[in-house]
Amino acid sequence: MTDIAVHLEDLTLGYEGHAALNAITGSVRAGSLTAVVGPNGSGKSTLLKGIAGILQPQSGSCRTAADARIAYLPQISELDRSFPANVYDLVSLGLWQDRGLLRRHRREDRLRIAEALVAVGLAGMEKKPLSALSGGQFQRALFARVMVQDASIILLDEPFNAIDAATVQAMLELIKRWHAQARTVIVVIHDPELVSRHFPETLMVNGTLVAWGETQWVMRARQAPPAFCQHEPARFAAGGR
Ligand SMILES: Nc1ncnc2c1ncn2[C@@H]1O[C@H](COP(=O)(O)OP(=O)(O)OP(=O)(O)O)[C@@H](O)[C@H]1O
Repeated sequence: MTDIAVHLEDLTLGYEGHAALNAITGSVRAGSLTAVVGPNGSGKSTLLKGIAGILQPQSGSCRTAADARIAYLPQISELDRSFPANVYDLVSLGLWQDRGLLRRHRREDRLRIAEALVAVGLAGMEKKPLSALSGGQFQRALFARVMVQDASIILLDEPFNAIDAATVQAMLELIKRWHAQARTVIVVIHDPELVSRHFPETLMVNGTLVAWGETQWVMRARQAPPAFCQHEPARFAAGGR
C-alpha cells in the first residue's frame, strides 16, 4: 500500500440493506488530488463516508494504510452550528487524536491552532461563537480544524457549497497546499469548471463507478456511450490508479 492511499475492492455501501453505491474497485494514489463527481443522490457522500470508516461496507472492502490519519469534513449542512462553542474550540477539536478531548493544550498546540487560523484568514476571531459566523467563516474554521489534524488523507464533502467566491479561492489554495505537501485529498464537488481547472484526477459515480482517471479523460468519457471503459486505459494498464 505504499504508493496507494485508499484501495476499494468490489466495495458496496448503503443504508439499512439498500445499496447506494455498488461494486467499486480501484485505488487512490498516495499524494493525489481527486474530485468525486456525479448527479444528486449518486453516492458521492456515501463513498466518502465509506472511506472515512463511518459507514461499513455491505460487501467488499475499503483499505487504507494502518498508519493513515484521516480527516473528514462532512457537508456543512450536516453540522450543528447552534452548539455553544467558539472558533478556537472548534479548531482545537482537530487535536483530539493527539491529545484526547479534555487535556490541557500545550504551547505547541496553541501555536498550531494559531497558525491554522492565520492560514484560513480567521486570526483574531478565536472567541467568536460559531452561531455568529457567516457560512464562509464557518467553512474557514472547519478547514483550520482539518489543518490542525495533520492528516495524510483528507476527505472534503462539497466544501464550496453556499460560500462566497473569496472563500472558495482561499479554500482552493489550502487544498493545493495540502496536495503539494503530498497529502491525499479527495473532494466531492459539483462545479465542473472547478474540477477541470484544479483537480488532476476525477472519480465519477452514479450508483456505481462511471469513470475514474485523469480529469480530462473522465470529462471526455462522460460524453461517450455508456459502454466505455471505466478506468482510464493507459493508467489502468500501467498498474492501477
Ligand atoms: N442516512 C441515509 N439513510 C438512507 N438512505 C440514505 C442516507 N444517506 C443517503 N442515502 C441515500 O443514498 C443515496 C446516495 O446518497 P448520497 O448522499 O451518497 O448522494 P450524493 O451523490 O452525495 O448526493 P448529493 O449530491 O445530493 O449530496 C441516495 O439515494 C440517498 O437518498
